[in-house]
Amino acid sequence: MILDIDVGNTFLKWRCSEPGGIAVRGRLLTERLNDGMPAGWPENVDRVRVASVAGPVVAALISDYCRKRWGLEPEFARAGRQASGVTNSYSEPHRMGVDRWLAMLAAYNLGQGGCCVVDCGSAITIDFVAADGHHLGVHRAGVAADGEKPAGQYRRGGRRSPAGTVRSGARQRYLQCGVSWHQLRVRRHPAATAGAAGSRPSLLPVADHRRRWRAVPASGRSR
Ligand SMILES: Nc1ncnc2c1ncn2[C@@H]1O[C@H](COP(=O)(O)OP(=O)(O)OP(=O)(O)O)[C@@H](O)[C@H]1O
Ligand SMILES: CC(C)(CO)[C@@H](O)C(=O)NCCC(=O)O
Repeated sequence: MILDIDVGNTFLKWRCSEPGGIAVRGRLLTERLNDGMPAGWPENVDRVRVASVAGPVVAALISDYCRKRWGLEPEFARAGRQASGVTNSYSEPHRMGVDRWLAMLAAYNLGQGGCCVVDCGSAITIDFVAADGHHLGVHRAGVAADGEKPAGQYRRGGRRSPAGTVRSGARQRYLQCGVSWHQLRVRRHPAATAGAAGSRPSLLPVADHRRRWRAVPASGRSR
């Protein structure tokens, strides 16, 4: 049985899969990890794979638990310079949230080409990957987490984290509201600035592009 864990800023999501498919799944608030790991994790786990943006304290909690309960080391995914056809645009690739990175790898390969990954969690991020696999940039929209703050206002700090976790400056910036489509930051790739001088990058979501886009939901079914 493989246990997959996705630790976000708000929720930890998990699933256990075996050759026949997903056997069991669940989620709990990340801040509740201080009280213990999810009750539903089974005995017969052979492998644990983790994608976490929750920082080193949460990583240590998960590692300790896996060693004690199953005598195994969990495998933590990391963002890299290049994988599965996608090239990271960050000069320090490991600084990209691994949730964004894995979502881009999945979307690029599921959609077989250029894609735009919209992730609406605690933060809202929209990543663009060109047809040749280069990550072109991210649109960072803010949080309307729990409906507390309308878009356009700033949210600084506020959300509780498991004791001792450190929120990176980058994540704090994501957790601020007020970025519009026209502030899309397209990074470091010639394709992003191609076109007539002064014109907007060709990936901006103008109507022409919208008509050609196809949605590939996170469940993997395309429509
Ligand atoms: N179906 C839904 N409809 C509306 N809001 C939702 C829904 N599901 C989750 N949310 C909200 O999204 C946020 C958390 O979602 P999610 O678990 O995807 O984020 P996360 O992975 O913890 O965060 P991040 O990936 O940004 O670190 C919470 O504010 C929650 O209230
Ligand atoms: C942007 C979030 C919070 C989205 O979950 C996460 O991917 C994260 O903490 N990223 C680190 C900073 C970055 O991706 O640039």
